[in-house]
Amino acid sequence: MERKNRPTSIGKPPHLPQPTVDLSNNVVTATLPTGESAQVHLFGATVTSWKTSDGKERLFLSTAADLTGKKPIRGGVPIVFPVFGPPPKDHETSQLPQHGFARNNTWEFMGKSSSESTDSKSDDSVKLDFGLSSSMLPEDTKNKWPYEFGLVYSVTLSKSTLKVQLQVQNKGEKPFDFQCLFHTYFTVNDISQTTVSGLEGTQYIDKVQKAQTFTEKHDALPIEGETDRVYTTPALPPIVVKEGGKETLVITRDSLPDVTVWNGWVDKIAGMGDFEPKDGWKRYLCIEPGFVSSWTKLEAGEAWEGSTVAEAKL
Ligand SMILES: O=P(O)(O)OC[C@H]1O[C@H](O)[C@H](O)[C@@H](O)[C@@H]1O
Repeated sequence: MERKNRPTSIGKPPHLPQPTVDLSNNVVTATLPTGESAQVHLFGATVTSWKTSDGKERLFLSTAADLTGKKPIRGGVPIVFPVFGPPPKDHETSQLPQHGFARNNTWEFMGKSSSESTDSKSDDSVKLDFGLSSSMLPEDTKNKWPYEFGLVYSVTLSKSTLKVQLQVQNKGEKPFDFQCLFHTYFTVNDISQTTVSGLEGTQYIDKVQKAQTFTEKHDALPIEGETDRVYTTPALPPIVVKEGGKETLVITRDSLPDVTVWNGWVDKIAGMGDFEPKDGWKRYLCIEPGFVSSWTKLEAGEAWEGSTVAEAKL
């Protein structure tokens, strides 16, 4: 895959504070001069930490998450590709594991770039690029999904926002179908005080209720039990998370019409070996922008791009 190592400070006076980016032990850590930081494990290109300038951790990471590369990381932002959930039986992805292979293979770090706003005295964002292509997969996985692809995943840390973007390239000679999703675990202080707005009037499949389809009636949806819903929102409304009625997060999207809202609640989390602490269900909510309600077909040589931005309200 083509490398994109770009210089970070062309034409800038050397005294301006710069973002720092460090790669050690297969983890990339980026820190802005204003204190925001993000961490990305090369395994799965999983963002495992996003801290705002107030020091607050915005992503939930299980304390029992396996960080050794043996299984997908429980928490942060695992990437779902090329299939969401258990693969359908009669589909080209049927031999793949749940949520595909992007979250359980090691990506390469392709480099960083940064940008400065016109009135800023420092670089105020940094973009990290990661790549995964068919040639980097184990033979076994290649055989299960024999397509030539390239993924470029960009994580941009700015003041109060984290943007993630996935570009999918078909590098082969035959078309393929894919689904993708950013399986984002956000931290909340108290799930019983948390609501999700922006979904009113949209249709969802409720996986807790035998995959029946409903229309969302809540202006502000409370999370009051096991919740596992895939909303389809072609108009891409912003999704707003509130705690105690106060906005804490605003999530916007580009080319990602679906949003999964997931909290496993007491019993489901009790049964997950890599989810700790066991009362952690009170302090996380997955809001997962993606394109999973249908398949996206990529012809040979074509590329597709989707992104989402989470803005933390300080
Ligand atoms: O345990 P995992 O494979 O990471 O999946 C965790 C969860 O992911 C999504 O949110 C699905 O909608 C859920 O049904 C699933 O339980």
